[in-house]
Amino acid sequence: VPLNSCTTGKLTAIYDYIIIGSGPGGATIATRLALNDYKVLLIEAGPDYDDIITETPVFWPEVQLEPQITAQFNPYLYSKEDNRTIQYPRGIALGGSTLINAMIIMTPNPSEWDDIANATNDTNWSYENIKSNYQPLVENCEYCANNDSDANKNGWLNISRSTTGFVESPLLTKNPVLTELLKAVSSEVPYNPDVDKNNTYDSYYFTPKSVSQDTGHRSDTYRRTKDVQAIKPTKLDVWTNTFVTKIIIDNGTKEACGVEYVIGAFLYKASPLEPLNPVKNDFVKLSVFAKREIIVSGGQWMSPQLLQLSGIGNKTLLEKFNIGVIQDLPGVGQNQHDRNEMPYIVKLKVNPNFPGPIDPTCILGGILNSSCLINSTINTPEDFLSSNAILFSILRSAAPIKANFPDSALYFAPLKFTGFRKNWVIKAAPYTIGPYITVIINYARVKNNLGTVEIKSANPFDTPLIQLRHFEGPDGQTEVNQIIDHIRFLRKIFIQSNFSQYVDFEELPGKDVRSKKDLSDYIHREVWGHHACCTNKMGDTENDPLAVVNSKGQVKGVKNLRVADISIWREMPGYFPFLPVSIACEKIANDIIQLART
Ligand SMILES: Cc1cc2nc3c(=O)[nH]c(=O)nc-3n(C[C@H](O)[C@H](O)[C@H](O)COP(=O)(O)OP(=O)(O)OC[C@H]3O[C@@H](n4cnc5c(N)ncnc54)[C@H](O)[C@@H]3O)c2cc1C
Repeated sequence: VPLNSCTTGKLTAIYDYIIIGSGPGGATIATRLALNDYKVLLIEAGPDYDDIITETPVFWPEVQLEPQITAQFNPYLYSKEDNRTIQYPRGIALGGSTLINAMIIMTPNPSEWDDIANATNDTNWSYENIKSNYQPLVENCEYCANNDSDANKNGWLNISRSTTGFVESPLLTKNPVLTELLKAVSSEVPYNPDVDKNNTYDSYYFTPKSVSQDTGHRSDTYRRTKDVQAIKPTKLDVWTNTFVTKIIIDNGTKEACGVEYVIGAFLYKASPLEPLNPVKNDFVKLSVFAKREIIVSGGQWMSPQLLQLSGIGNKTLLEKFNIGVIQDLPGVGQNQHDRNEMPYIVKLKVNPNFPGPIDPTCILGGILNSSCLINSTINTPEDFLSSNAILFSILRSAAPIKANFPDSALYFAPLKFTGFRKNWVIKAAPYTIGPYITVIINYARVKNNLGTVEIKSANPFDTPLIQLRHFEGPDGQTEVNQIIDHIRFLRKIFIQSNFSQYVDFEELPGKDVRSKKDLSDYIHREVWGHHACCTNKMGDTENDPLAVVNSKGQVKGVKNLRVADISIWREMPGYFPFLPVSIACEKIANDIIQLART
């Protein structure tokens, strides 16, 4: 079959749908379509990797050292001219980034859904309507084999709370250091018993996490895919170690009908094992076709890259690399947002032993010794091994501007964690659980949308040029001021309360970093993010020239092609993306099924 012939290709097609990428975007859609008896091919660049370190929640820092499944990008923190880069991990494996993430789960705010509904004129996005998509995710497990089992109370995304895994065990509530810390916190903000039902006000809470209540293991789209394959073995094919290099689009009809791909492990340059890739200079391009649709779910950088390589994007950029233009869509790779995250770190005078009597070498760069391995095979949700090490969190709105809901989430962890950057796990290893507390300031409501993703060659295995451009745009100074406000708030809790008796010193920003200018410099130096998004913006494709997809994820000007992942968000979703992306993709799966039935 000629590679670009849709007419002949579709005659050979055995699949209804081809989905590229198996994170919360792609796997959610692939599994939903297979459960509805469509024949689905899910293609994933990374391997099928199942191991004790991906299964056991407390090993999440270790997972980011595993080169087989974690790609390391090097985006510019600001612009290319500024030249400062950061090492930025992404999952490249079956399960996407859900296989390596920190498992914090948060619902978006109701008004965020209403904003999408208003911007796209699609009332199915409104909070009232989208709510029904929470159900298959977190409540009724409609695909569970045994209808009587307790497991049916949980949907495919299993959620538990840090209360079960960490803080509320008797040992911890009796811990004097933690008790004093919670006292200092509760004098500032009230306790929120159910943050996923009500995240609209400043409060502290015990963090929900994507960990199964039944097994204490990580819950992710890896396991979701495996479960649905077991139930619908003839409906869901999964090809791992398979890299899609281009979407096949008929030039005349502008209809997407298949993909070109290369088989092989570690083909992409962001993979630390790419230098070992055996087919680098000698690969064979193959093609596979679908009768109905192609769905791109490669995440915030690889999705716009694949569109651009396939002739969809800014015409000038594509022509620079001699790529035939199928659809001039200047919004592809624009509108990039990322959170502004920042560490606040104190060293304590003593090791308060928050997690109880565990072997600290089990985590954070320590050796996975035999006692850890034995323990983690008999995990229970109460077990420390089922924890992501977050003690508790605060939702907070900073001065000077009070948003109508909190702008930031502050995560308290007994670690020395300076952010996802090169070697953080190794550098933190000597200070495993114990004498440090890090508060991760996650400034979530970032409005700055000046970041970009652009191919820098026509080679599909090259990483694109990524400029995050933190703090640029009209709200930049306000964002910095608000983070300063959060740092001063944390000083109140740690240094200006009775808790100060336990503090040895403030390591970051450091006690002498006090003036607005010094704090601002600190923020510009230490900022990082790990939720970059919004690079294929959803919108009113008729009237907004920068909208890439419509409210159903359909790409403007190309038939039978959708994007469904974190890249279609208009602004940063909620405080953490896994749950919002999955809910959104349950909705898009419904759109796809509805169209197929008409
Ligand atoms: C270290 C880390 C910690 C995080 N912690 C949290 C957290 O605690 N809570 C939370 O909610 N979120 C967290 N996140 C973010 C969250 O996991 C991601 O935002 C989310 O997974 C994005 O979903 P996605 O489907 O858009 O993309 P991804 O999950 O990135 O999946 C995309 C997949 O597509 C594949 N792919 C891409 N291009 C191709 C191609 N051409 N051919 C074949 N396959 C391709 C990739 O290999 C990848 O597996 C974290 C992320 C990281 C990296």
